[in-house]
Formats: sequence, C-alpha cells, structure tokens
Amino acid sequence: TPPAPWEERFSQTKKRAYYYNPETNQSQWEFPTESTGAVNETVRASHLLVKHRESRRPSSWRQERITISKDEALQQILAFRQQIVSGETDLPTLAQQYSDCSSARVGGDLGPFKRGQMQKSFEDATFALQVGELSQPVFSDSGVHLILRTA
Ligand SMILES: N=C(N)NCCC[C@H](NC(=O)[C@@H]1CCC/C1=C\[C@H](COP(=O)(O)O)NC(=O)[C@@H](N)Cc1ccccc1)C(N)=O
Repeated sequence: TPPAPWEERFSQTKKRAYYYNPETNQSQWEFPTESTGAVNETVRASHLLVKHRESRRPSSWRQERITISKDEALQQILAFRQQIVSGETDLPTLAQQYSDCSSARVGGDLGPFKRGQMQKSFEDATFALQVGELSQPVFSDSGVHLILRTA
C-alpha cells in the first residue's frame, strides 16, 4: 500500500490501479514513493539565526549594525549546537536570547510552512530532518541557522 496520505483506487475505464492523495486532491498512475508524499507536506520548525556582515540584512532586534564575519557566525552557531546536544540548554531558550530573527520572541518558532516559502537552503535542510531532529549549521542569505524540526 502507498505511504499515507495516498490511497490506492481502481480506474474502471483503464481497468488498473491509480493513486489518490485526499490532502492535495492529486491523482497519479505511478506508485507514490516517500518523496512524492513530501511534495505538499507541511512542516514546522524553530531556528536560531546568527547574522554576519555578508547577510542580506545585517541588522536585527539584537544589533543595529552587524559586523561579525561569516566564520565568526559559524563558530557561534557551532558553540550553540554543542550546548544543545550536550543537554545544557535547548534551542528555544538560546533563540530567545541570541537569534537575529524576529522569531526570537517566540523561541525561534516559524510556524507551519510548505515548500516554496523559505529560502531553498533552509527549506531543503528542514525537509531533510526527522521531527525532533536538530540540523547542522545551515547557510542562507540571511546568515547561519540552527534548525529544530518540530512537526
Ligand atoms: N513563516 C513565514 N513564511 N515567514 C516568511 C519567511 C520568509 C523567508 N525567510 C527565510 O527563508 C529565512 C529562514 C527562516 C526565517 C528567515 C528569514 C528572516 C530573518 O532574516 P532576514 O529576512 O532579516 O534576512 N526571518 C523571517 O523571515 C521572519 N519573518 C520569520 C518569522 C518571524 C516571526 C514569526 C514567524 C516567522 C524568505 N523566503 O526569505
């Protein structure tokens, strides 16, 4: 049987099985693999963003003019990741205090989103995570991110 939410249907005219996705109202002859299941998937994530002087908008609620280098931002992200992995703290706590994204006020929560909304590198990294998994450092035009997939 196909991966949820796909259902197997039978075509009377063609006398063969086809596959229907009730969430997206898609029908297709090909057996849907996991990846097709993810095409219209909605995910949810929280992130911690550290901007640097090459960020597309080197400014945030934390700092009017951000001048650290990209490498310095990466070092900060790696240190934050270590603190989370060691169990010393968690992503929402660090995001609230250190994230250069306005989502810091909600612990880095970005709410639910689908493909096509976030910058490609951020989107691909999030969709590649299992729910509950913490990313490696992710680079986008905004800066360097740590992403925790929450749904
Ligand atoms: N929930 C959505 N759909 N909001 C639109 C996202 C637009 C999208 N943003 C990004 O891809 C990056 C990754 C995550 C945050 C982000 C960038 C920036 C920070 O970087 P900067 O733009 O200064 O370079 N934060 C945002 O956008 C915030 N509104 C995210 C947010 C804040 C509060 C509550 C919910 C979401 C893009 N296509 O640019």
